[in-house]
Formats: sequence, structure tokens, C-alpha cells
Amino acid sequence: MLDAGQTREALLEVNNIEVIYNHVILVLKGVSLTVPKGGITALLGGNGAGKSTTLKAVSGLLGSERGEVTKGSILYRGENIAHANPADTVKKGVIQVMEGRHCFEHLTVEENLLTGAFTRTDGRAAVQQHLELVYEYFPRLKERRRSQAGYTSGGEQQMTAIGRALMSKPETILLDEPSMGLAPQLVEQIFEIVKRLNEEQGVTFLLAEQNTNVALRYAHTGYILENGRVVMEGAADALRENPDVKEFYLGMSDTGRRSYREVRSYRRRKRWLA
Ligand SMILES: Nc1ncnc2c1ncn2[C@@H]1O[C@H](COP(=O)(O)OP(=O)(O)OP(=O)(O)O)[C@@H](O)[C@H]1O
Repeated sequence: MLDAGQTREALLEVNNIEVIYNHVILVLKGVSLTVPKGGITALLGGNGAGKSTTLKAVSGLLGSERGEVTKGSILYRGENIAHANPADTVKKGVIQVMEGRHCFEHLTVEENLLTGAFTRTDGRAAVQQHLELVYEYFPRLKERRRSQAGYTSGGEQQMTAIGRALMSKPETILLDEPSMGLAPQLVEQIFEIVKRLNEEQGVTFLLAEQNTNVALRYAHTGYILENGRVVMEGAADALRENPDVKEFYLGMSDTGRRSYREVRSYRRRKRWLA
């Protein structure tokens, strides 16, 4: 199972991109990554590392925040989408679920889901059928379908946000921090659904997470970002066993406290990359 992320064809290739906000704030300093078709790829790193910015660069949402890809390319199925508008990117099959859910609070859960189908041209019957499919994955949303989204729980709002993205019939979902603010049991439930959507519906995921532990248990491959650069990448199981990842991102170590010398060499590497 863990080879899935590594052996399949590349769907999305981010090549050495630089992103600048407001013409002056350099945030991504040459990020490259590959998302294989049918895989779950995790983008990891602490606060402000550049995870959301990377996702927005792919989905085309940077523009609304005065951000811009100033170098490099973003190839989706070989076509450069680095400067595409978000609606065109959705039509190509790539959609982002923003951090913090962003439901339309005054609309019902079902109305929220239906807004996700706005780029579709395959007719109401197909949309209705797809809605039922979304409810199969999120039975809780079916129960809550007539509730105003603003009055549903954080977990239900996260489900609504993912369900709404699914309504566009995406090939790839860019999922930003699905675990944010949710209890561990709910986080696990959401990741289980991600896994099923990946395995049963073939949806490719690129997910940004601060929760390294859960992300590396569900992803096939991972990239760790620090300060706008990729500092480590590899198969998820290899990253989970990596002593630096264990110590700095999973809060554990094989050998108890690691020696100052080892920590220093890691820091030195970080400085080198900075
Ligand atoms: N619209 C913006 N204008 C200026 N700077 C921004 C903007 N959005 C993000 N940044 C800066 O870019 C850097 C990376 O932010 P980003 O949100 O991509 O990080 P992140 O890894 O997703 O972290 P978090 O999990 O906290 O969202 C941060 O220093 C942040 O302050």
C-alpha cells in the first residue's frame, strides 16, 4: 500500500517555485514537489512554514491575497497552471479545501454542498446523484442537511467543506489542515474518510498538516517545509522512522534525549538551507 505514492505517474509537479506577497514578502524560496496520481501526499511543517501558501499557489487562490508565483512552474498533467485562475483550475480537476473550513454559515449544509457543483455542466440529475454519494461518505451530513451550517459543530463544518469540494467531482483535492481545532477522535474519522475517498473513488490528495503523526499514518509520501523550503522528503513510513522527524516533529526519540552534537548538526543543516 505504501508504494502507491511512489510508483504512479505524476499528476502535479511543483518545480522550484518562489512566492511573494505584496510584491516584497518572499515566502516560498524554491519549493519543488511531486504529487502522484492516486496517492496521498502530506505537506508538513510548523506554523508559517509555507504549507498553505504552497496549496494556494497550486489552486490559484494566491491572487486574492496579493500573492504571486514569481519563479518556477506548476504543472498539472503537464500544463503550467501557476498563473491560472481558480475557476479554471477547478475545471481541470483541482480544488482546495481552505484551512478553517469556510462554510457559508447562513446556508444549510445541503446548500453549502450544492455550491460546490457550480462549475459542473452535467445536469441536475448527475449532481443529485453525486450528492447522495457524498452523503454515503458523510452520513452525519445527511442527518444535518437542513441545518444552518453556522450552527453545526467544527467537525461537521470540516465534513461540509470536504463534501462541497467533492461536489465539483475533483481529481485532486488540496486539503489544508483538516485536523485544525478538532478532537483526536474526529481527526481520525476525517482521515479515515480521506483514505476511503482515495482508495474507493481514486481521489488524489495533497494535504497540509501540522499534525505530523496523523498525516504520516495516512499519507504515502511526505514533504517537510521549513521557512519556505523543503528540508526533507520521502515515503511516509521512512519519514516516520527518521530520527530528526521523530525528535522535531513527532516529539519522540529512540535514544531518549539526543546529544547536543546531533541536534547541532540538524540545526546546521537548517541554517544551510535557510
Ligand atoms: N496574505 C499574506 N500576506 C503576507 N504574508 C503572508 C500572507 N499569507 C501568509 N503570509 C506569510 O507567509 C508565511 C507562510 O504562511 P503560510 O500560511 O503559508 O504557512 P503555513 O505553513 O500554512 O502555516 P499555518 O499552519 O500557520 O497556516 C508566514 O510567514 C505568513 O505570515
